[in-house]
Amino acid sequence: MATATARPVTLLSTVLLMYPATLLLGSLFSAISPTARHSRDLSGSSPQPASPLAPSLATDLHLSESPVNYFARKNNIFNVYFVKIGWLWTTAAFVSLLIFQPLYSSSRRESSSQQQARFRRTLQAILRYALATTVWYLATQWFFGPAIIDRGFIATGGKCERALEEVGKMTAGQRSPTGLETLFTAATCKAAGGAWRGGHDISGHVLMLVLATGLLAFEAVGASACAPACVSQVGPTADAGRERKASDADSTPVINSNETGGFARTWSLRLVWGVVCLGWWMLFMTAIWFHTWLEKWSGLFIALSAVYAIYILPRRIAPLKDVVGLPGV
Ligand SMILES: CCCCCCCC/C=C\CCCCCCCC(=O)SCCNC(=O)CCNC(=O)[C@H](O)C(C)(C)COP(=O)(O)O
Ligand SMILES: Nc1ncnc2c1ncn2[C@@H]1O[C@H](COP(=O)(O)O)[C@@H](OP(=O)(O)O)[C@H]1O
Repeated sequence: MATATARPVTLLSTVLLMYPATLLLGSLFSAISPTARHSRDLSGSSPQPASPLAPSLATDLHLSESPVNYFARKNNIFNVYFVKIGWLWTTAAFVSLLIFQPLYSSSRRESSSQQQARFRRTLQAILRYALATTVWYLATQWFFGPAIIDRGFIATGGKCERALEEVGKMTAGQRSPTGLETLFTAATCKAAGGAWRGGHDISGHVLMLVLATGLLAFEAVGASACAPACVSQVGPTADAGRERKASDADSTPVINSNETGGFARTWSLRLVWGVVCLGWWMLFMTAIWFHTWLEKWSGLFIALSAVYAIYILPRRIAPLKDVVGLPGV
């Protein structure tokens, strides 16, 4: 457990550099790959790799038609069933840590002070998750109306092209079936058949993938660092003397439950690292095929700031650490 506290802040901050490195690598790949260059030559119905100077949004591209690369399609299976419901996967993986990792899961053989410490640790982990969830929610889903990303887009001059038609119809005295207010988010604009164009469209994919993988990686590393100590604490060694005096019949279920616990522990970590790896891969794909540089970097900036505030800042600021805690401590 001391490992996690002693882990140097600079090392952790350096690890976070892998995110900008991924975006750089993706943009570099899109610039030099012949496939990506070929797709740039096609217009309208093809994927357009991210370009530093591209003025239009990836959202305007119809990537499912004549795709050059499977991952350049918006309807690729990983985008539809993984990223588009990415926070659900993140939540499932996080909850599996809470349920199956010895750092959090309760044990019958604990003193009340140990139980209190475990309870506090679990609450702090939930608080860290809730903070990350709040950032994701406010940025991508709802911020007292349209999400921050949508508000930012409109504030920088973006609009739903269909919205202009609606205004035209209304000034011409026609009744409009679509409420104007429904055209002020990217989702409703696209659903109404409009084009979300013109402003700075922070990449929701980059924002969510960086935030989710950062959250899960920090939590998993913390839980793993504690695992051996926690297992021996709650396992047979903790009260070894008392346990070994028990009959064979009594000890068998303990061994079985330890085996089951070990299996669940391993698979919860595999789920978490699976989500992290797929999340990283999809981030890389977004970096290659979608958005302008600036839109990717602004998504990265928001997510990295949140990860830094939740996982690194508390290592420097003791009162903050008392509130949100550190994974594995
Ligand atoms: C032992 C029990 C512990 C329980 C811990 C509970 C902690 C409680 C704390 C807070 C409560 C918050 C509850 C939130 C629950 C969240 C559950 C879900 O995740 S449901 C939402 C599923 N939806 C998604 O995952 C959507 C993800 N997608 C997007 O955000 C966007 O599609 C995009 C940003 C990726 C792209 O945007 P687009 O415009 O291009 O589509
Ligand atoms: N890695 C990826 N794979 C597939 N589609 C992606 C993607 N990254 C971004 N996109 C798509 O590009 C658009 C802009 O993404 P975002 O703003 O969230 O970064 C979204 O289109 P749609 O909104 O039409 O689905 C999204 O689905």
